Amino acid sequence: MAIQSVVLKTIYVGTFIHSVSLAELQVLKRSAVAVDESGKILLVEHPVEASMLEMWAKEAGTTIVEAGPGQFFFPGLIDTHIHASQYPNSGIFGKSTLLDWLNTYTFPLEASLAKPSKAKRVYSRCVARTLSHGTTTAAYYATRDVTSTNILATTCHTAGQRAFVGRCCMDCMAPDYYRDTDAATSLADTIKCAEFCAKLDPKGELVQSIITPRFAPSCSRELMRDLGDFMAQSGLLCQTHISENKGEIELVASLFPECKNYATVYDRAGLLSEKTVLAHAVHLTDDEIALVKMRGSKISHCPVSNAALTSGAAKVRRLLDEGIVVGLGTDVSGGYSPSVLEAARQATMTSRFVSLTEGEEAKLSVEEALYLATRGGAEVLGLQKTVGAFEVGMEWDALLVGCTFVPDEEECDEDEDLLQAKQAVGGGMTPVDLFGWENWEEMVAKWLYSGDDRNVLKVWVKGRKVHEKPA
Ligand SMILES: O=c1[nH]c(=O)c2nc[nH]c2[nH]1
Ligand SMILES: [Zn+2]
Repeated sequence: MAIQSVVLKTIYVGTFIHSVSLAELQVLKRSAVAVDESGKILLVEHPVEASMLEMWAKEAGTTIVEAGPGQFFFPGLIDTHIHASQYPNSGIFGKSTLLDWLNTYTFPLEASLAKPSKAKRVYSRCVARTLSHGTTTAAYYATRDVTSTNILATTCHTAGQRAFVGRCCMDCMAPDYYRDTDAATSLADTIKCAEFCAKLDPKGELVQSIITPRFAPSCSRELMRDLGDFMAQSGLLCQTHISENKGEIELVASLFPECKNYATVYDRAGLLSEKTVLAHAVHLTDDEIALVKMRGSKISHCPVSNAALTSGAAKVRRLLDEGIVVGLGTDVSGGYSPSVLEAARQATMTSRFVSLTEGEEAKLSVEEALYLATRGGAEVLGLQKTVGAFEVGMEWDALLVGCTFVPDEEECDEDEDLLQAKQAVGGGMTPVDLFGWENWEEMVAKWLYSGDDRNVLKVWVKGRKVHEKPA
């Protein structure tokens, strides 16, 4: 491509690390990624010549953003399952399990967000917090309230976060104070939210509506069928929960005796398709895995929540081996952390427990966990051509990650080096200490296992800077 003939807005220069396959991270050192006005990646130059950088630097209107020492660019993290409405309860779950947790902690908080001022306060904090952890795309559950759900959509749009925002449909088995009156009202309210998003972001470039039957126990057959029809007609994605907890599975069996398993309940309603995101999938049977695979539905693996609510350990390797697309979900506040990095870390830990019964191959590597956090999540949400890696034609959703350098006192001027290291990570200390002898693979592993938002120096979505770590 003749670089002079297109309008470059920003050239990012430094080391870029991204997944090229489930098992492989590619490290592009001394490289450049050129992004246009609309946030699209126009060029990936690897390695980049100094003369080319000099030429770009002279072009009017072009900004060069350089990664400093110990820093690298990484694709934005993708949270395929998070309840923004539960964000204030992060960490508050005691020893509860799913069904008592819903009644004790979750429904009262969600219901209280019908007050718009409270919804604004909670959602703006949740979106700011997830951005600060590097979540560039999130599939959100809001509440069953229309106004409050629309506040979440507006909050994401204003903050510049890529988001799918769903109104929680629930016309059954929920407390009187927090239940849709009937299936028709639930569908009508869902359509209102979809219309709101379509007005807010007509091309769905950043924020889209997502159809959200909460889970089978809280939806009537009629409601699920209506939502299945709406899904087919609107082309919107759908998200729900499946097979998270043994008690829940027994409840579903008793509520839907005509269905041979949980997945069939959704399938009969037309809710299982390649546009469906199923959270948890901890206890799927072989028949259900085969059905999910046949329908092309995707799975959001939520390891932090599965451990916190004692739900179990999903067998991710099995799902991947079947060719099912898997991404990661924080599942706040079943999950206590809004960080996708934490979900990736815990995915590797869970896989080690799974390996005790399923064999060594069950273990997920650093590369695989980070793939699930980026490309896997993108595919779960149908965005695999748009985000998840640094490729020409994709959009610039990215993080600048920085770690702390520990200077060698004998070799250098400590004050000078410390100053440089502090400047490099914007605000000094991070939880990842680098001694200078680590290779890139080791550095990424240290980031995965010890990193947090202090390592996230800058965040961009669609070319727009949406977060910068305070100095
Ligand atoms: O982890 C979960 N969080 C929820 O809010 C929920 N609702 C139904 N099933 C659920 N699982
Ligand atoms: Zn959930």
